[in-house]
Amino acid sequence: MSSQNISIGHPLRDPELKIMDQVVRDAASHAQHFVKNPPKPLVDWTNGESTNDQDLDGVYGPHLHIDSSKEIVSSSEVVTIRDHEPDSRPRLTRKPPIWAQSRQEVCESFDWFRSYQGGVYFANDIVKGYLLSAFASSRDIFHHNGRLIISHGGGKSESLHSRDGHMETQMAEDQLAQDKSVRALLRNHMEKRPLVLLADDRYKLFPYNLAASDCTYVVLGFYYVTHAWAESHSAENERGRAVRYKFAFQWCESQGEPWWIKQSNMDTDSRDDIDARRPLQAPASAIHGLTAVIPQSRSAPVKIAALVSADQTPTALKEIHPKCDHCRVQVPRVYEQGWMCLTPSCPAFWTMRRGEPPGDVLDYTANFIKLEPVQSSPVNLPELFPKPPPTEAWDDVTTAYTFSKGWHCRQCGRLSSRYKWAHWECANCESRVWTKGRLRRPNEFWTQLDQCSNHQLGYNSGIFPPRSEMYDIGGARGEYIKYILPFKRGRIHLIRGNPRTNLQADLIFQQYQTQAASGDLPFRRFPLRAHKCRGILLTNYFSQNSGEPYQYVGGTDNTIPFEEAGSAVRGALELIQTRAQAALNQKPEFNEVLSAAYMERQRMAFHSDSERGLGPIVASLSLGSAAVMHFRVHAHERQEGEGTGNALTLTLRHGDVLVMEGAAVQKCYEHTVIPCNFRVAATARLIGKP
Ligand SMILES: O=C(O)CCC(=O)C(=O)O
Repeated sequence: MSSQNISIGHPLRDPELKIMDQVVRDAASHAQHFVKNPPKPLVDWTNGESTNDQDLDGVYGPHLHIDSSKEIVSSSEVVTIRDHEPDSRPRLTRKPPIWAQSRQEVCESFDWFRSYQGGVYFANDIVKGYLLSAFASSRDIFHHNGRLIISHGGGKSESLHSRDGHMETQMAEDQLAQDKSVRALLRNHMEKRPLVLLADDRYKLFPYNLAASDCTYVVLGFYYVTHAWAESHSAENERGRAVRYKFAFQWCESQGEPWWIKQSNMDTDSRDDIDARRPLQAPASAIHGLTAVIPQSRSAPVKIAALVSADQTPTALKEIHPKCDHCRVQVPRVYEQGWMCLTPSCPAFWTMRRGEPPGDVLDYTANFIKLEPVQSSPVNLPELFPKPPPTEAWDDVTTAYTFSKGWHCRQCGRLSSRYKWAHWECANCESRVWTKGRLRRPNEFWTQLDQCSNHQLGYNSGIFPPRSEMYDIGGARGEYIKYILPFKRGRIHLIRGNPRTNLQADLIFQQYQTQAASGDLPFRRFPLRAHKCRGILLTNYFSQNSGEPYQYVGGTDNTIPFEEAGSAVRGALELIQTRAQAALNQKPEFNEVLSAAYMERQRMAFHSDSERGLGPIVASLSLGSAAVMHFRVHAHERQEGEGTGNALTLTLRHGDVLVMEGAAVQKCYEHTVIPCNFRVAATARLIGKP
């Protein structure tokens, strides 16, 4: 297509002068236009569609995945104190039934634990999973070969944080029975609900060296909370003490023998190597969700002032346990050194009968750490093992949320994220599961168009309300909107597609789907450079880079030349170039295309395209589902009086081309894209050759 038959708005003679002219001249008509056509509210479709992944936003966070020219350190990255002593524990000789190398793999594949940062995963006030990790306190135990585990949980411990480049200690605070995770653990205890214990390689009480076995996380199995009580611990805070809750977890016997005990029985086997292909067999009950038997508490649940009244303590137990003279609450004797009141609100808390505090060295009574006898009537134990991933869907749509989740490899026990578009693949043994879906047509997403307007300008954004003009490309007419950013920060152009101009976009959308499904276009999720999560954290979308290497997605290793990229990428580049030329009135040069594919609920977090050597024009084509794109000013670029929220929110629809013009757009703003559903985007840039 030649440049003669392209025109958008008025050609610019001197771009900067022209902008100012136009702003003044058109102010009145802009205002009139918006009074007549008030924008409909923009909908962020992902609102209320929580993935139920606890604290995921904090993990991806802002500023975390762009600008490879600088070393990025999150301002609030939590750094865990590491124990550097040599680890003499043996390696595992078999892989555990369920294990992973990153927190993301666990959270995306194992429904019993989806907390990216905390150690307790709960939903509706019930704990589903509990992670045993570093900071074991002196009285935490792994007893009876791990059939009884005592751990202090629920957060608020002392921790080291990196803030603005400096390490600082966050003081330990008192835990309260009402704290969310403590409250949920207490509820599991009182309702006798099983939960799943996991351990990571920092949990020093586990008998095997997990790090040396390449397992960062292992799933132990189902446990009941058989005791819960509060203690006073010495702590690095002003009082020198903090209230901490402790929980005793007992193995659910119907799961059979714990896998690490089986492992130790096999340790006579002198093989040195870990057999990656043969995980230990999980007990049948754990796999099939058969029946379990609940341990009967010989000891009464400790009264937690706000949650349990003394009257709830079974009568038989009142005789067994002593009562506190002050609060009249019955509690078992936990430590050999003497009976203590364990009610934090009582003046006698953590004192012995004569009112004296116990020392720091305490030993559990043999009676307290005996395994509880199990109840005779069995109850159903839920399914522990993740279901195999779905290979088909009733509507043949294989980009729904469930297809983006991770999976559990039955061959080697590894949990893996879905990191390849074309299929699930085990990150350890490379086993694969294929899925077959149908191509999606652009008109399936048309109904989304009613939900939103073109744009929304943020409070005090300084962006002047734009005027919508018509473009004419090769006889096809469409709408074109130009946003002039304040303080000479550049311009953003939205060139809207429509059914009359979208034939090429429709074809490219189809080609992308075919080539991604066959693996010809190797879409995958790449590791982020900086984040707050243990292990690798993959992007929350799939991508593929063509042309020049783009460091942001792995550089040379993950880039294919345009000649090998296939018709979808080349077609997208051509369409972007034609439309962008119409907007800019000059032919932009591009030598790189990053194609991004989003399954349902995936998104691209806030970032700027500010990699070193990047040209000033970045342009993208949207295909498939609509998406919301937010721009906000970098905090360090914010001018006095300028708003702190989103400065500009756009709706990107199928066939739209968005052009960001000027290096200052990237320097001063960051952007995020939140698709409503399955979507593909191709973003073209000019990358300077070193
Ligand atoms: O339109 C999209 O999906 C996101 C494009 C983008 O922000 C990028 O590639 O940097």
